[in-house]
Amino acid sequence: MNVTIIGSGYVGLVTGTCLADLGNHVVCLDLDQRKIDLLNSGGVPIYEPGLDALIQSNAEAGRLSFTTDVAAAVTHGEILFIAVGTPPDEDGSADLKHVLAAARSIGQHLRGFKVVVDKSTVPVGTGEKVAAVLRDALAARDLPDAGFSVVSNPEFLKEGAAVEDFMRPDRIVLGVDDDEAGQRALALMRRLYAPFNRNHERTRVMDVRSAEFTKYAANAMLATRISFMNDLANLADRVGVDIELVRQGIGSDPRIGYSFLYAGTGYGGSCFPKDVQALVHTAREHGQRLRVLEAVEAVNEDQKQVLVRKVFDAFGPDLAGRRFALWGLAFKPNTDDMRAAPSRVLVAALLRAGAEIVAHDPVARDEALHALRQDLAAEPALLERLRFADKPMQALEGADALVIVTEWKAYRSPNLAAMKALLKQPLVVDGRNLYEPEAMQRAGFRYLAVGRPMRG
Ligand SMILES: NC(=O)c1ccc[n+]([C@@H]2O[C@H](COP(=O)([O-])OP(=O)(O)OC[C@H]3O[C@@H](n4cnc5c(N)ncnc54)[C@H](O)[C@@H]3O)[C@@H](O)[C@H]2O)c1
Ligand SMILES: O=c1ccn([C@@H]2O[C@H](COP(=O)(O)OP(=O)(O)O[C@H]3O[C@H](CO)[C@@H](O)[C@H](O)[C@H]3O)[C@@H](O)[C@H]2O)c(=O)[nH]1
Repeated sequence: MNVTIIGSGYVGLVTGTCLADLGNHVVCLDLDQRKIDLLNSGGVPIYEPGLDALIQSNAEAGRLSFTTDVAAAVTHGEILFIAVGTPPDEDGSADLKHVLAAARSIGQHLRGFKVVVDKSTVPVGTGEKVAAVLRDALAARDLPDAGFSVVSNPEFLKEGAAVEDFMRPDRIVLGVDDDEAGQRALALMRRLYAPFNRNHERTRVMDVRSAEFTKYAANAMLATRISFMNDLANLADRVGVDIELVRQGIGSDPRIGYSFLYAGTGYGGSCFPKDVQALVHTAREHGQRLRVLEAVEAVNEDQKQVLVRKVFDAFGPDLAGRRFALWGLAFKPNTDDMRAAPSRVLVAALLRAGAEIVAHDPVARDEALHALRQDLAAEPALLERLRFADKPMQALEGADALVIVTEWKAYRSPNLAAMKALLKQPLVVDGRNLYEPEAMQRAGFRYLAVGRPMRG
């Protein structure tokens, strides 16, 4: 099938590339000329495992191309995916300006029947707004009868495992209108997704509004699990309980399950924080409060300070003359994404308290510097006390403590003796609970994890 992707970021690029790999002819459109030039010259603008090779092979096979030419892109696809960003507005609501601009672009060039798919995460009612924009644009071109149907097909991929998630979806949610155009769109979407899903066993067909809501409900549920565990972990620290044993203890109940119950430095990334806020905002717009989710968000904001608190407990609030090694900057492993990364909060707090930082991240260094320059735009001199190490162990040399923010695999089995020799004092503040407290104690470390107090 001919498919067009509007917006070639994390979701658009992965969606387009995977659909091309299944034999479709895919054109990826973006407004960002530099991004498209990079893609056309064989580069990949994001770090996502497995994506480079898949882009290269599909581009070489002639099934995947990149353009800034809106007219050509809209003409190409029988299915047009809108996969542009929906960042939070100042009041927490999802800003739909990119989605509606994409809809206008489609409306300016649309001919014949097209399926317009909202792949972006968008609040309830957006499908109707997109349809209205399309109708207006077509009326302005004197083509009021040109056909289209707007489908909601939210994306559930996780960064760092995006290709795998897209290729093996737990479910494919299709929100369609209950009219002839909607049913025609559904048939095309089913054909597109048939390779994942021969008997439609993974497809959940529903109305557009319910599909839009399902995406927020999924992220809200996962964020709730994380805040719940972070809250308990902080109590576990006080009452001498190991939250990891508790996680295993409760996870064995299939009604609870093991995943997304890891305590840490709070959830970050481009989705959970903004999607929880957006759902809370939707509720307020409708005269309701989502009190559980408001608490989820408040707990998360607080949890981003957990490492700062532990460092201050150990050294006091004046960190002048102290140096900290920091492992991991990206909001999670296997990505270079720094959006809402908890490391941003920690770095700013430590620098403001006078500390020096030597940071390591396998891939996010440039993105991190870019994000921190934005965060600290009013106090740029602070960044003079931030350096980067090429290797994790290099960061430790002469540091007063190691602080771990992101659980990259490379940090999981360090040489503890070498670590101890490099650090000025054997203190590890671990925001990801990577090590066994007893093993760290035996190796002579003071180990401050999240909800895993040292005994004795
Ligand atoms: N990142 C994720 O893991 C993830 C997963 C599921 C859903 N989502 C949702 O998918 C959407 C996209 O997220 P993302 O992380 O891929 O965003 P992103 O910022 O990485 O990419 C968006 C791209 O759209 C382009 N763009 C903006 N306006 C455009 C227009 N009018 N025409 C063409 N291109 C345009 C931008 O230049 C950018 O390259 C969001 O709604 C997000 O909530 C993201
Ligand atoms: O037990 C856990 C699991 C995750 N996290 C944190 O939660 C955040 C989000 O992690 P993850 O969900 O793995 O990454 P995302 O790429 O943000 O993916 C989420 O957001 C996407 C965008 O909507 C959805 O498509 C995915 O299904 C959803 O998992 C990260 O900061 C993680 O460190 C924890 O603290 N504890």
